[in-house]
Amino acid sequence: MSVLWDWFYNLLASFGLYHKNAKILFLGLDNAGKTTLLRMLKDNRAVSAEPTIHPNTEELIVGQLKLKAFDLGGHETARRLWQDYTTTVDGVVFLVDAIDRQRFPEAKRELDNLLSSDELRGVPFLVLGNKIDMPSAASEEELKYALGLVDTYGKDVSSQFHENDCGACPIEVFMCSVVRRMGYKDAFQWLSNFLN
Ligand SMILES: Nc1nc2c(ncn2[C@@H]2O[C@H](COP(=O)(O)OP(=O)(O)OP(=O)(O)O)[C@@H](O)[C@H]2O)c(=O)[nH]1
Ligand SMILES: [Mg+2]
Repeated sequence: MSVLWDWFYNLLASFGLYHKNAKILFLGLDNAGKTTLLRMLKDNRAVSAEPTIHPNTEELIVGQLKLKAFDLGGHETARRLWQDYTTTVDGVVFLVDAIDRQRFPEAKRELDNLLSSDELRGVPFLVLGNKIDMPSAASEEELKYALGLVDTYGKDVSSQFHENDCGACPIEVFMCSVVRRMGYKDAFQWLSNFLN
């Protein structure tokens, strides 16, 4: 039965007739580009955003995903709110400013906190290294290393061989430029494989 349902569901999805519903948190340090990404996904344009103080919630459609996206502020005081949103979350999009090398350790610390939280156990994490339009941006390899994410799930979800069989949470790093509309589509495609 479930095989038949999967087949039917994939068929509908392939025609864009079915959307997966998912509650997704947009997290990451301040200035990483979370609100810019949300606005881009929502209105397809880059608007300059003020630092987020109050959480924004938006309903978005990204490919086959219907997302309820929660964009939370990333500055230190706003981070205290993150834990109020982590229950019943289907996925986390964690943005990192790939130009700001000095803050990679801080980003790693926050990411590690999230990864070790009980509430987010098993939840897929999409890590986006943003701002690769800037020549000084870190490479994917450098960012993975700095974040301690050398063994990630693997981008090819259909592959039987995943670099990391952590079981607990699929996590992968994709590099992107929100303002240039580069990189994040494949990334959301990857994430959608882990959402029901
Ligand atoms: N070069 C470049 N700048 C970007 C990109 N995406 C966002 N920015 C800039 O990064 C700055 C911060 O973007 P926001 O979207 O406000 O960052 P945020 O993560 O929402 O920050 P908080 O709300 O403070 O947590 C803004 O000046 C954006 O224009 C990108 O792809 N490339
Ligand atoms: Mg913001």
